[in-house]
Amino acid sequence: MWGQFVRSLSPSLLILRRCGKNDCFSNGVLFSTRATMSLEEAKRCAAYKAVDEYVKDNTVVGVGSGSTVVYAVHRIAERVKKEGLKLVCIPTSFQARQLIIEHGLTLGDLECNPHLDCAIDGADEVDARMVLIKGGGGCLLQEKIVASCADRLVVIADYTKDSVKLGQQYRKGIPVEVAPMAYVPIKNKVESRFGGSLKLRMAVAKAGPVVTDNGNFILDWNFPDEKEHDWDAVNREIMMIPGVVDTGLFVGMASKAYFGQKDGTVTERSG
Ligand SMILES: O=C[C@H](O)[C@H](O)[C@H](O)COP(=O)(O)O
Repeated sequence: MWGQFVRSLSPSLLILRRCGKNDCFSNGVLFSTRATMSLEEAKRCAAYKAVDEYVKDNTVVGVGSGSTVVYAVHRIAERVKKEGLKLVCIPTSFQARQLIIEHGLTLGDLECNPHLDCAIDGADEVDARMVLIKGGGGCLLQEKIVASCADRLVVIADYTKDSVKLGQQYRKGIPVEVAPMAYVPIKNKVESRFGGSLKLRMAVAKAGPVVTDNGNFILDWNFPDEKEHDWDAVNREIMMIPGVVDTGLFVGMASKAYFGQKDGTVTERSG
């Protein structure tokens, strides 16, 4: 009877049975190092701290995208339940919308809530001047729109995102969201103006390119990192190219960043 039951389990569940106390199983992938656990713990600590500092009763909160934001939504939901906070949550992606709904939070939109008290979001990298690279998970346009409507953008991240210079740790480049028909001319124009190379981001579980929540493509710009860049000027110039929808460069937007550390502490930076 037991043998029949075990044989009926999926292979992934059988792997789960073999996981040790320091292992973690996510989306069919087994992570079994202490390092992975401490990275997740670092994300959680940063997210909890940001929510506890910035989420107040009767406010409108922007909910960012990515793996770190999942912890922020858990904490928001916990506080709503315990403290009876009245919040409206504005999503920045399909993922964020689902998280808000799954946690029973009040879902809003910019049509009804054009002004936000704060937006809490992750980042792929944060430099010493609080310039961010975002869009590693394909979400950047809605994140930038929502952040631009908020009194403050609060970044939550683990220690691997904390850099002096962009490109120091995040090696996948700066995402640029583009209208599909224009991806080749945009690639050529950015390469000849700024150097480096732009690569069309390809999907993993689908043939062809990644298509964003807004129906666009993403070019990842592997920029030349030997020179100093004026990111504000670079961003403005790229934005002027017809067909560019937005970039993953967030300049002068974030007012606070929380970085979870390996030891469970959280460091802060203000913009
Ligand atoms: O496209 C994704 C978003 O910009 C994320 O906020 C960013 O990639 C950071 O995500 P994570 O918290 O998973 O590192």
